Amino acid sequence: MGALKSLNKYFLRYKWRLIAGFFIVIAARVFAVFNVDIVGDIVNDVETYIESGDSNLDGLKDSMLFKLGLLLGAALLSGFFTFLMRQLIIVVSRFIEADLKDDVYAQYQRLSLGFYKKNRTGDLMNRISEDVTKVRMYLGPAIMYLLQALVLFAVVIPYMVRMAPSLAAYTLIPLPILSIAIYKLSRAIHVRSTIVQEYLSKLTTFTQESFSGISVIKAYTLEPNTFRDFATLSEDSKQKNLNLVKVQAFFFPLMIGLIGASNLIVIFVGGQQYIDGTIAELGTLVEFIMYVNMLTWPVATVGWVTSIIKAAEASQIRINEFLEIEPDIVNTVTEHTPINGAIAFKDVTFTYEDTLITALKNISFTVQPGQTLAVIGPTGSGKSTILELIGRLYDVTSGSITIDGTDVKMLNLNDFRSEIGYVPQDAFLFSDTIGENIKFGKTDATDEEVYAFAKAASVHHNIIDFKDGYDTVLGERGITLSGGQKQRVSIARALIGSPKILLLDDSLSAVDTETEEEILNNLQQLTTNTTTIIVSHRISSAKNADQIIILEDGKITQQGSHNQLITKEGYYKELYVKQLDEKEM
Ligand SMILES: Nc1ncnc2c1ncn2[C@@H]1O[C@H](COP(=O)(O)OP(=O)(O)OP(=O)(O)O)[C@@H](O)[C@H]1O
Repeated sequence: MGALKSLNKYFLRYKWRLIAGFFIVIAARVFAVFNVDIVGDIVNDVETYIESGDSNLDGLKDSMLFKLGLLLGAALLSGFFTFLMRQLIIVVSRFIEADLKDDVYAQYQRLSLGFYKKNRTGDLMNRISEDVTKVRMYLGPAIMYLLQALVLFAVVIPYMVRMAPSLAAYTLIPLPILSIAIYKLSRAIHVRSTIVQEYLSKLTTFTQESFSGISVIKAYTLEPNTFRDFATLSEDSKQKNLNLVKVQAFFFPLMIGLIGASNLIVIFVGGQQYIDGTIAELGTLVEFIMYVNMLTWPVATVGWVTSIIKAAEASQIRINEFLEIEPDIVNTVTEHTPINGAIAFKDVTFTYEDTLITALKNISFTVQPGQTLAVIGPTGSGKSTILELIGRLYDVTSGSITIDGTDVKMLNLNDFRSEIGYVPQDAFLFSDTIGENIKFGKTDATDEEVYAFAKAASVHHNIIDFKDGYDTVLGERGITLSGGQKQRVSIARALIGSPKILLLDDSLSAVDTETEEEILNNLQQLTTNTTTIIVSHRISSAKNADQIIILEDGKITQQGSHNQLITKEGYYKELYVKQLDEKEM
């Protein structure tokens, strides 16, 4: 139960509703028990009337009518309080579920990029859906049923013992057996339903992936293979479901069997005791049968609830472990730290923790504020890593990165990131309108600003050609932009915030050379006060940069301006000659 203690703070948040819920549970159960008492009374009245041999029915009729009225009143009140009880306790569990989801999501936002590289999307999704749902079952139904059961035991059992002690003992004997059996069955159901859930996730992931990769599947006529794989997975899933259904099928027969056994005991033992006079009134037998039926479900819930609590505890342990993870990158500086944009790498080495690939080896370079640096190099040489380190998506393994002479770790992270315009290689656009996607770079931007920066990124003319212009929705239900259009919308998003540092990761690779030139010219005008780093495979993107570095296998092998580098033997000159030849062809 240790892990579940961390939920206490949420309980405290809604304590008044829970306290009210507690009293209402008592009221609902008391009225339910009152009903049984009245039924017992009615039977006793009839018995007394028959035994008295009185031929006048009027007195009996009046008293029965009155008691039936009471019965109706108590049933209505019990129903009303049961409704209120669910409204309070189940609603609180929904509130806490939402709070917990918010906390889990907030932690996702806090964690650094490295965390996401180490964990699979499915597992990340599970924590916010599956695990939280299991905890909610404890917060709502488990607590409500347990409370209901405890109140009922506290009211009914002493009453039964007082009425007929030995009959009470006989009747109550099967109930703990029922509770233990239901607990064991619930555990078995839980284990099997977890497996079913895993298969459901596999099926969902499989289907999702086939939807995303539908063009590849069709182009390579992979439909039969995909279908075969799906059918195998579906068959396995069906088998697991059948295993689950088998144990689930025991649940109600077990309950009905044990209720039947208790009823038989009441009738058999109670009948004998009535005959030999140990029990004076027939009403007692009727009340006992009603109590046994009333107690069966709460007794079963004790077993069921115990298994829910166990499952919730396992989920809460996972949630707690996750909430306690500290992000690798933390902001330790609270005061504002405006920057000018001078970047210096000093002996920077960086190893990715998950793959242990050393992407950068003793890198040193400096860029003055407002200057442009181009980074050129073969694929996998570490170019993107440089940009990720500048944006502090990771921290260096050794060496240092300074901005205006201050170590990046000493800058206010939020301030610093707000000064950066970053266009990653796989520029991601959200399922929103094009206009809103550009505004992500500056949430209070005016429409005029959006148009101006879309023009600077040479994408305005494409956008206005769409039927809905800037209101065109992107993503699953919307339009799909071409690779080049996506890149340019992302550039507009980076530029609109007027960043001090602009990082372009191969961001012009999907546009033709004329558009590339147009954008680079616009950038030159717009970024006189912005330090720009352009990662590229194209000489055309690098040639006008103030400084170019060549990166090979994580090391700087050449450094200089375009004019200097084309005269030196090496990667840059080779690339220049190759791309010149391609252009002439
Ligand atoms: N998130 C990551 N986790 C682990 N290893 C990574 C990660 N990102 C990159 N790497 C590895 O680090 C090395 C450098 O990668 P990087 O993306 O910086 O190269 P790049 O020069 O930008 O390549 P490209 O031109 O293909 O984009 C590669 O060997 C790559 O496999």
